[in-house]
Amino acid sequence: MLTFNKVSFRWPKASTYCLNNLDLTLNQGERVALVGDNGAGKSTLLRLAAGLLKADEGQITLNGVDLSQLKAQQRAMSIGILFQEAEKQIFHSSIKDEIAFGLKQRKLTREQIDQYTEQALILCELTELADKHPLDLHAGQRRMVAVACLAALSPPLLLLDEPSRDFDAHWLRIFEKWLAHCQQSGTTILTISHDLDFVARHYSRVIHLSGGNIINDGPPSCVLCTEELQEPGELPSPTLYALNQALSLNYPDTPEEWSHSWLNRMR
Ligand SMILES: Nc1ncnc2c1ncn2[C@@H]1O[C@H](COP(=O)(O)OP(=O)(O)OP(=O)(O)O)[C@@H](O)[C@H]1O
Repeated sequence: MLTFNKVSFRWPKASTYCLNNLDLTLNQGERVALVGDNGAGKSTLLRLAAGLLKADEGQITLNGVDLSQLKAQQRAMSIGILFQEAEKQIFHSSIKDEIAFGLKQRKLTREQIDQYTEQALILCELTELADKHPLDLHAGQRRMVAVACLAALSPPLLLLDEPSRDFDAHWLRIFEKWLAHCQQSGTTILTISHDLDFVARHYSRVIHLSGGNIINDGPPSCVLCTEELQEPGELPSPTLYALNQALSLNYPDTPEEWSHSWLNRMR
């Protein structure tokens, strides 16, 4: 679905490339997490994938079409983005209007706009807040408004930058419910995250970016407990894998597999 073919990118005035000759393919319906140290180039990669930046070298394609050839409106039909500072992508004075805005750009009927807005409000558990001004909400709720805008549009490709940031346990549960809904409907998801427990819970493939290069790409059980990610200053091991290491268990990916392994060992 999304392909980076030998992509390099250098920020203006920077002496070195931020991304180097990068090859990457995301297949339809894949859930991919992008991890790595601060400054590794994750957000830059996401912006390139969104078509907000242009590669200096190489080519990025979306369903076989060169991304740079697509107009902004065509990209918006296919790609939904959640920025790290999601509140900066909110412009309207009520949550309802904010959600309806993207739908209006698609020239849907009034009934369709109302229907999809209501469905997104329900899915994101924002119905009671629908008439509130987004600035009257706390950070987690505001982030959920940005999520609801994506939920209403249901784009086939989601690019999420640190999505679990700002959520307390209540809103994280709602967000994860939406994410599971997207996974079930075959949405392709590329997510940047420093929260490795969140990554271990939801992603089937993890890419470790370091200094603008992919240094690891595979299932979470192979990538999340590598030495490179465990170096001081890097991201801490997710709880499940840390527990595996401490107890010398193999590396099951889910709590269910973990308890099965643990029970087997106790026998
Ligand atoms: N707008 C910009 N102008 C110039 N340089 C930038 C810009 N944005 C990022 N950079 C540089 O590009 C490099 C990669 O930054 P990027 O934000 O992509 O990393 P990241 O892996 O997303 O980091 P973080 O986890 O801290 O968000 C860094 O050296 C950063 O200073």
